[in-house]
Amino acid sequence: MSVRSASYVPQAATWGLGGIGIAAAAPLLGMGEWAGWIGGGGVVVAGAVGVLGHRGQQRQELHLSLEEGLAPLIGGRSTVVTRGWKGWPGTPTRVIIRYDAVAKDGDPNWKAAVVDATQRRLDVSATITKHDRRGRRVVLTTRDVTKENPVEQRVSRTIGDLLGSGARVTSFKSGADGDVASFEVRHIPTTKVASSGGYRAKVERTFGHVHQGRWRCKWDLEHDKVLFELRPPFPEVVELPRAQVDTKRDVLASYDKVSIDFGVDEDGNKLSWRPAVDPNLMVVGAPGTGKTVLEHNILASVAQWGWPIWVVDGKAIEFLGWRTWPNVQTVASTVETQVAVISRAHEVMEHRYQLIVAGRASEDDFEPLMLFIDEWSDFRANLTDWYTTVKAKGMPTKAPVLQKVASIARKGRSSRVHLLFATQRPDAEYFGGDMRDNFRCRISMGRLSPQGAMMMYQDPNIGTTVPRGRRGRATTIDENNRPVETQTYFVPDPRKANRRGDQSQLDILEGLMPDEMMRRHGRLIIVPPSDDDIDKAGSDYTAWCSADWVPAEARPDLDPVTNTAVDAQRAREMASPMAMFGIPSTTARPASDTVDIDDLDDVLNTTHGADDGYGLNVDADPLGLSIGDLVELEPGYWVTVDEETEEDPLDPSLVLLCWRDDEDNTGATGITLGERVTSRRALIEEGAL
Ligand SMILES: Nc1ncnc2c1ncn2[C@@H]1O[C@H](COP(=O)(O)OP(=O)(O)OP(=O)(O)O)[C@@H](O)[C@H]1O
Repeated sequence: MSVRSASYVPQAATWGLGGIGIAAAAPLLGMGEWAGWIGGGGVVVAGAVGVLGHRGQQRQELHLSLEEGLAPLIGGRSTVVTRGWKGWPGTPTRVIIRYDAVAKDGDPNWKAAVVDATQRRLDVSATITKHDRRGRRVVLTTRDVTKENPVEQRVSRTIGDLLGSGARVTSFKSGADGDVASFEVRHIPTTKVASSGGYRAKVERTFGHVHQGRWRCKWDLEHDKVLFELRPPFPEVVELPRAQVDTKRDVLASYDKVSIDFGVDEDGNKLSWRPAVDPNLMVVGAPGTGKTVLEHNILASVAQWGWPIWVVDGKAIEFLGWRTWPNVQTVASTVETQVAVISRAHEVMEHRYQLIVAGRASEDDFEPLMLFIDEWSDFRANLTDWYTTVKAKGMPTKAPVLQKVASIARKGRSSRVHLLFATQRPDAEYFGGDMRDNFRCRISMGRLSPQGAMMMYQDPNIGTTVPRGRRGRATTIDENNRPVETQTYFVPDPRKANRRGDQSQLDILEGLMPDEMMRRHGRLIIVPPSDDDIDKAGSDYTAWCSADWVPAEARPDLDPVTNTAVDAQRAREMASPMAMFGIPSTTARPASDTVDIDDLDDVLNTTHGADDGYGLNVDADPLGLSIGDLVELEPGYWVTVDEETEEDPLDPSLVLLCWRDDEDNTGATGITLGERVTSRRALIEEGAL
């Protein structure tokens, strides 16, 4: 706009009065019939001149205000031109500035300040579209935000408060409900954002607090922008889908394609284990976090690919329901059979290795074998107890089968003997040396301790804030090597579903059965060695290692599956502590008072209070808190520290505490500097590095 003086009043008056005067004089000039038209025309023109003049004056004031606002930034010898005015009185759509040589246009904040001044003075959203430093010329394009819908205006205001008035909100997108679901913010204060993770978390959480919702930010610091989007809610339960098996292809032909989906991330993307790429899978999880369910879902998927499955059930009861599942050949629930299974798997591996070495076969000739070792620590403890009782003179101090597991983990890839290794806690024993590299695919169920996180992911923070109230929630490393939280798939346990007669769960299981043509491996029975065999072998241990395996049909007398019908009432009586002391139970409790034996696991697994892996309450300085510490935000309401605490970038009198609670709510709370909080720190675990 070129600046015009506000002379519209006399001009309008001249037109109006002139028109009326001429109209009055018209009859005298013999133009009486035109008097009305002349008078009316004069008034109309006067009105138009007045109204347009008034608008021009308002625009001029706005322009001058802009010049004033920009003056300290662009210097005295500068010009500001406003073009393309729209609206009433309107705003210019373009602002062209030729600035003085004294302007600090090299300062990284200069452009943001120019944008800021333009936005504030014109009440628009502005962005620099051209900047010619040599010609000292800046062109800004503006948008009238006062015409935007109220929600978008409110979003823009919050962003202004959080990221500075130079930040510009663009590209609003609505969700299915018509509400804002995402938007982009450009010209963010990158240096400030980059220097503080707490600041980033605070922006995300405060925005979520003000605008009600779980928002997440995708920062693009290279381009000074950030995308805000509504975080999709994590589903509480996701059923395991059927594996995408090409049943026309032979197991050997499909080997490279085998992909075992185990869960979804918050965007619903599947997370998978590819045995051909990462031969072994490590699962770590405290009781009740969903480790067993995850293993069941891996088992149900692997079975659909037609692979034979051998299970070492360290806890003896977790896989009982899968004994009759197609392709599950053996579920070993005693330490003797467990030793037999691991020894055989090791033998298969060694045999295949020898074939390769002798040039008689190659990796491509081997049918994959899936070995599950569940509850490693329980198995190892039972094994150690048993081994000391059966160890003969001259045998190694430690059961050699322990070494065999390490060897399978190391060499399984070429022999296609794949291992799923599950344990309650990461342990220095199998995370030391090269063992970690043998388990590149790792899943930690539930929350890890900082030491556990260090062992699993070489980072004390990854997986340490997983909400405790969400079962099946886990952390893993995705194919891009980034830590990602996942909700693992839910699979019912056939044993529990059968016992409860839960038809919907039985239907789910039915839907996961391998196709008829993929049911390729029958059940096997491990025949206990006779006294003779033991004598010949030199010890029980050695005899079990080389025990015979026969098809289940050959030895119905040894088949544990043939005699499993359980009378629920009888089972309850047998399980009562009184029965264990030999005292008959006299008082029958009403059924509603009783806890189903299978639910007992869940009850016992729910961790409460002091025995939950955290130390005692301590009075702490918020600045000394670490990620993963618990903090009592309100009496009885504990949250987990989710980012390093630091001075609040928006208010130096506060310490910024970003947190996550057990139900997966997140927030940011400012704690007055000097104030103390009640906190609990994760205990250091036995065996930690
Ligand atoms: N992916 C999941 N989705 C929904 N609920 C789950 C999921 N995984 C587990 N749960 C719930 O948590 C309970 C405990 O799971 P699970 O038995 O797998 O725990 P665990 O870690 O193996 O415990 P334990 O080591 O004592 O066996 C299940 O009975 C189920 O109710």
